[in-house]
Amino acid sequence: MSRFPVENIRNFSIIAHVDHGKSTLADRLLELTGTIDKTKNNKQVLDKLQVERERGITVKAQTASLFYNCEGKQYLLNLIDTPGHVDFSYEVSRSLSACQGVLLVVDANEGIQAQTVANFFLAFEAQLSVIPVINKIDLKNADPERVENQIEKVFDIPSDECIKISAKLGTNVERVLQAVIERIPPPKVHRKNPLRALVFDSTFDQYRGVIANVALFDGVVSKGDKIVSAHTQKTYEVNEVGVLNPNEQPTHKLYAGQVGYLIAGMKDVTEAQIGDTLYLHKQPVEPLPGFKSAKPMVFAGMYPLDQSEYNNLKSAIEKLTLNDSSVTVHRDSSLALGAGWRLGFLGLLHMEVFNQRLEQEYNASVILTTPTVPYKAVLSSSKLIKARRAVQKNMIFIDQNRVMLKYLFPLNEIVVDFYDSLKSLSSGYASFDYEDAGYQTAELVKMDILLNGNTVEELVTVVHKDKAHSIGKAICERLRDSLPRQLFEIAIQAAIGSKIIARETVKAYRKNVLAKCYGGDITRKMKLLKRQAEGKKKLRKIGNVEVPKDAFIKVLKTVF
Ligand SMILES: Nc1nc2c(ncn2[C@@H]2O[C@H](COP(=O)(O)OP(=O)(O)OP(=O)(O)O)[C@@H](O)[C@H]2O)c(=O)[nH]1
Repeated sequence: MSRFPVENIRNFSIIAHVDHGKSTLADRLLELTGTIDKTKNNKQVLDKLQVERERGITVKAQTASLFYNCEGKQYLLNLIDTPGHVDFSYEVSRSLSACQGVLLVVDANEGIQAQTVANFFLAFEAQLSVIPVINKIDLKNADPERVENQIEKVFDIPSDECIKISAKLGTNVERVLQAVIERIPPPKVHRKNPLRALVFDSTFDQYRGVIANVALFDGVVSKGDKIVSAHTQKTYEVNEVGVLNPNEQPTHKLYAGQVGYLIAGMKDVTEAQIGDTLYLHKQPVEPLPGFKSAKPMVFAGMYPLDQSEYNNLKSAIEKLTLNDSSVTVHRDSSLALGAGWRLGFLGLLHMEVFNQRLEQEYNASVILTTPTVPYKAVLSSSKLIKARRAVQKNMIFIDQNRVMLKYLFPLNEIVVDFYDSLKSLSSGYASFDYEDAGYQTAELVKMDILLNGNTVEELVTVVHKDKAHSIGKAICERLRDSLPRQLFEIAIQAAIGSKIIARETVKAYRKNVLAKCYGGDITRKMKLLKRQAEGKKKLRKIGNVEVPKDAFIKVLKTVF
C-alpha cells in the first residue's frame, strides 16, 4: 500500500435517486479497473446482502478499492456505493465523511428527482467536488440535453461538466474515471502524524468478531499494532488490516488517505461504534467529530414469537444494529406479547428491510407491530391542541415538465401508504423526499378499546380526531373476527374518553365439555374440567373475557 502516495489517492462516492443506475455504474468501474472479471455477467456486485438482491435496491453503503493506471501513474480509487432511497440517507451522509468527491448520477430520461436534490445538498454541504453523470443515454426516450439544463439550473453546475454515459453498455465510462482523477482532490492527511482512523461502518462476523471499516486521516496502522478506541478506551491488537477489493484482501499496512478494514479482536458488538476514532496505544489524538446520531421517524414493537427465543433475538438485534446504527432500540414489554423492544426506524422501508435482514441473516422469527410515530402531548386539560393539515410551503419549476412542491405534512399522514398512493396517482412520475420539520400542534385523541367495558392496554392508541372512527371500527371488526366465542356475549367497543365511537359483538357460545359425559362419573368429569382449565392458561384475561395471543397479533399487525 506504500506505493500509493497521498496525491495518487481519490476517495469518492456515487450518489443518485433510486434506480438511476449507481450500482450498475459501480459494476462497470470495477470491471474497467480489473477488480472483477469482465467476462462474467456482473450485476450489482456491491449489493452483497440477500435483501438487496431480492429487492433490487441498495440498503447498505459498500466500499471497494480500485487500482487504476492513468498516464503512467498508478492510482488508488476508493469507491463507496450508497443507497438511493430516502430511508437510507443516513448511510449516504456517513459515507460522504470518508470522501472528497461524488459522482452525481442522473437518469437521462427521468431527469432530476427528489433524492437527486437531497443527495446533492448532502455533498454540497460537506464541500465535496461534484461530478454530474447523466446515465442511460442508450434509452430511446433519453434526453441528456434537457437533463444538462436541469443540472445547470438547479445545481448551478455548468452543463459542459456533465458526462453522458450508458452504465449498462459501458459507453463513456472511462471518462468518468478520468474525471475522478482530474476533478476530485486527494485527501488532506498527514502520514507523519500519529494514527487517527475513523470507523465509518462495521459488521459482525461470527468467527472473527467485529470488522471495522476505517478511513485513515493521519498516520499508519500495521498488523500487530496496539490500538485504542477513543470511545471505550479499550486497547486491542490489530490482527488483520486490508482493503476491500471488493472482498477483503489483507495488506500489511494502511496509510493515511486510504480506506480499508481492520480486525482487532473486538468480540462484543458494543466495542466498535460507528463514528469512533482509533489511535495507537500511548499516542492519544484528538478524536474526529464522528457522526450526528440518526433521528428515527417511525417506531414499532418487536417481540420474539416465543419468549424462549428472547436471548437469541436480543443478540441478533445487537449484531444487526452494529451494521445499521440508525436503528434505535429500547426495551419494552407488552402484556400480550411478553418482553420485547421498541425500535425506531428512519422510514417504513427501513423497518421492512431490518425485519427481513433479521430473518435472513440471523434466522430470527419476530412479531413486528404496526408502526407508529412519536407525539408530544400536552395533558394539562386532556384537550388536545388544534389541527393542522398539509400546508404548501413553495413551488419551484425545474423545467417545462417538472415542478418541485414543498409541503408541511403531519408525519403520520405520509408514513404508511403515502408514497405508494403518490406513485400510483402520478403513474410513477412523481418522486418524494422528506425531512423532519419539528413537532406541530394537531387535534389528536387517545382511543381506548374495551372488552365488556374493560380497557385493553395493548390496543390503546393515539389517532387523529378525524380518523378515530374508521380506525376504531377497523380494530373492532378485526377483534370480532379473531376472538373465539365464549360462554357470554362480548361487547367490543372503541371509545374516546367516555364516548363510544364503534361497536361490534361476539355472540355467546357454550362449549359444554361435559356434554359427552352422561352417567355421572365424577372423576371423568374432573379430568375434563382440568383439561379445559389448562387450555385457558394460554389466554389472557381482560375482565371476564379470555383473549388468545393470536388475536392481539392479528390486530396489532394489521390495523391502523
Ligand atoms: N437502459 C439502461 N438501463 C440502465 C442503465 N444503467 C442502469 N440501468 C438499469 O436501471 C435499473 C437500476 O439500476 P441500479 O444500478 O440498480 O440502480 P441504483 O441507482 O443502484 O438503485 P438503488 O441502489 O436501489 O438506489 C436496473 O434495471 C439497471 O439495469 C443504462 O445505462 N441504460
